[in-house]
Amino acid sequence: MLTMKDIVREGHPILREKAQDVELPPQQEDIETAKKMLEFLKNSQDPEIAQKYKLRPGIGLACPQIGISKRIIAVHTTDEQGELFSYALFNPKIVSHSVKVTYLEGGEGCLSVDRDVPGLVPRYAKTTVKGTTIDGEQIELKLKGMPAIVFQHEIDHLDGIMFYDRINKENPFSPPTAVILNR
Ligand SMILES: Cc1nc(NNC(=O)[C@H](CC2CCCC2)CN(O)CO)c(F)c(N2CCN3CCOC[C@@H]3C2)n1
Ligand code: NI
Repeated sequence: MLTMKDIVREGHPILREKAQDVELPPQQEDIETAKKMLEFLKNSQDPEIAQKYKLRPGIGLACPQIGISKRIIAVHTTDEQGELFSYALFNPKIVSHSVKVTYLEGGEGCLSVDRDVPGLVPRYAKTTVKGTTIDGEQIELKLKGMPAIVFQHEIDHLDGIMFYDRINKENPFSPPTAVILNR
């Protein structure tokens, strides 16, 4: 099982690399990796297991964070309606998104960042994500709320982007609004 010792911390160059697409249909090795990532998230949300193995709680994980530069993410979270979103996706891609932006009021954190970085992280309020599941099936997810935010945080990791790259440097707490570009 994955534990915190497997999580790469900021400063490691892999977190700033653009991860490689996974060959489809997914090979056994990549399927195993995806399953272990999802298992880590579930374990990290189980009070006993998290305490026993000193796991920081997580609702998302990106493959570069375990030292493998491949386009694999895992998400295990619930949305405002309490609906469970539990996915491991290969080659996830945001294919469309709202103009409207949103953000977590408490800002964001990262399992690869052992410090608090205050500030609001702008995220699209709604996104459509395409990807391939462990079963090799291409799916399209229409996301909003927390699931939309988590998928954006994870897909950023695949492109070497950390959450704090998106915080307004001048005023970290100015509520992000969509900039409507002038014609
Ligand atoms: C918001 C939150 N972030 C947690 N951690 N950070 C992460 O997941 C990082 C990814 C998230 C940071 C902001 C958006 C994505 C990991 N990232 O670095 C991967 O790239 C949580 F753990 C958490 N929850 C709420 C739900 N709770 C259910 C019961 O179990 C505990 C769990 C705690 N909410
Ligand atoms: Ni992260």
